[in-house]
Amino acid sequence: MDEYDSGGRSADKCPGAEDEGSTAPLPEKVSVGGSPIYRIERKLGKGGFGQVYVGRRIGPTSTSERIASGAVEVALKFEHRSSKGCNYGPPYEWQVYNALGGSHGVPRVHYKGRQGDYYVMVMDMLGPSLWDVWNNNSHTMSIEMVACIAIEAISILEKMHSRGYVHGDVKPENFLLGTPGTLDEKKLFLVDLGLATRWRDNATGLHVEYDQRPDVFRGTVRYASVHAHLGRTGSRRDDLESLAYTLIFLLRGRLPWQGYQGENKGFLVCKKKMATSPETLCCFCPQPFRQFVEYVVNLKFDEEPNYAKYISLFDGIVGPNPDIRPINTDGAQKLIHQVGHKRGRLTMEEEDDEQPKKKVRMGMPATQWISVYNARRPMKQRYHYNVADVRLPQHIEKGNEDGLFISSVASCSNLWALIMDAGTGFTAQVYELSPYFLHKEWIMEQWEKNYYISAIAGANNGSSLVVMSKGTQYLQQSYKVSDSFPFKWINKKWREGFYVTAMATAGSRWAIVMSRGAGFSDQVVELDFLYPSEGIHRRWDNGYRITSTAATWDQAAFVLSVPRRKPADETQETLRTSAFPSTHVKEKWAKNLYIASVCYGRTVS
Ligand SMILES: Nc1ncnc2c1ncn2[C@@H]1O[C@H](COP(=O)(O)OP(=O)(O)OP(=O)(O)O)[C@@H](O)[C@H]1O
Repeated sequence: MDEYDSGGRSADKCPGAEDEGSTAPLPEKVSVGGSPIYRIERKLGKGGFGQVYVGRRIGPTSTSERIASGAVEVALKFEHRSSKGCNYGPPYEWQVYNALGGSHGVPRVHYKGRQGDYYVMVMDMLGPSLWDVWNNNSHTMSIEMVACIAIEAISILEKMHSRGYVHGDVKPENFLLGTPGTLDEKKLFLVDLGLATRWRDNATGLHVEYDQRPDVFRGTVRYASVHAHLGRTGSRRDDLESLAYTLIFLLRGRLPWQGYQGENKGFLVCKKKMATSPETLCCFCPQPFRQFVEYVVNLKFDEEPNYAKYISLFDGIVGPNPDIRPINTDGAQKLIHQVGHKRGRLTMEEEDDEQPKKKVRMGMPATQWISVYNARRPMKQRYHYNVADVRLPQHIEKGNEDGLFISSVASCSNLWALIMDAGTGFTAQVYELSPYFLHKEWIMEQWEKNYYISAIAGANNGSSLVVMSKGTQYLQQSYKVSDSFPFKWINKKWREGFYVTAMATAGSRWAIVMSRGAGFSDQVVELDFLYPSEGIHRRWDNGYRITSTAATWDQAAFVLSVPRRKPADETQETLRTSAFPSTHVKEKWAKNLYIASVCYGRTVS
């Protein structure tokens, strides 16, 4: 991986080594926040943050105990005070339990407090997790059992969502049954609220804003939603997608993306999820599971899931008598009842919201031209496509003679596309076609002469076309070539005042050019396996416009920026076409829309 800079370094500060989670011994006895004294017994489980033990009450009894939990056995969740989750005081999870504890499907927390080096939460003791049940039953689970889990889990998520939270880590290990031998043994609970976030702002009641940070991943790779892999802000749809994967896992014993290893695992898993159609994923599962997957993977960021409808999908599997079901479905019954009630009072008009929706994930990749057009004052623009290496000079020379400079370049099947126009503001331009991606020495030489990279493209055969210009507004420039989309580097450069000003791909490699003085006040990246129209529309609404595009065989990246100086006409349009959009371009010109960026790559559409 190469990274080069046109000069002027900024210090790369590395934070000191992470604090290793301390191995301080647990206390033998615990009493926190006015709780009775508990003796610590066997371990129940260990997660990423905490450790959970059985606590046995050994008295003395206090009044508060009688009010809260009279239980002899409780679950004690310990988190060391130096652990990651406790940087700012008590674990974040405590807050979430304050809001959700004891509501449908969430265990009750009776006491919490610090003892010595540990934060301790005293909660209802529960039984085995769904993973345990599956594991102890020869890696199988009956269809009826999984359907009941589906029904009840959807109702638990509905309740959690109705309180403004998304769970953020839905998986078999986080669903627990009640303690065996008690009344709760068939009851389902969802634990581990450490990754929960709000989808609805508490103060305003509005849905949180959409964002994408491709370097941020929270959750569990196997069950995470594709959106979570891509670093999008969590919303209700993500819990449901993870639930769908959880159900299919319990039913089939395996998910198609298991088994990837190594540094690139998250990317490969995400790609496989994206490419697996609901039919393929559910080929051995009864129909309702496939329908559920189809609904949830097509949910929009802020769309309200139709929980009652999803629950009713499983009606046919579970049988009419709730009393003899392997899992208690009381919560779901209540939900259906409420919705039925509400419906009864409404007109029939919303009865069928089954509008044929455009499916966003079909697992059908297509190689396409993606072209972006901006409104501009009338100007001369010219395009050339299917240009072989040897013919490049003649087109460029002719353009220069006519007062045009290259504004963008792209490549398809080792042939070049070239956009030249009179609107670049450049005063001089040089270019080089090289067999390298990218040719460092030549670029450095031009930097010395105050040329800056203004456009780049890479071909599948690894060659590149780099265009460098004078008269740009750039003050300093830096580029990086990388085997995967280098979001971390971009992020670091953003903090140093650089913005992405050009991008290209060659095969699966990326080259990103970032500049100081780019004239932007903000910038974001939309990265996806398909044309990310939802994200782009949200960004457009917030004043961002696409300023760079590039795509590999399986991913498309769009850089969107807010210009410091607003253009008079902010119109921007995009097109995806299988052939170079020659006739479309002319139609756009007639409307004073000019190509601002173009790339060719495979995206799922
Ligand atoms: N109330 C409980 N009763 C019984 N067992 C529990 C209880 N809470 C947690 N456990 C067990 O402890 C394990 C870890 O708990 P939890 O998921 O809350 O911890 P975590 O450290 O936040 O885990 P993660 O790695 O999933 O973030 C659970 O998978 C479960 O087996």
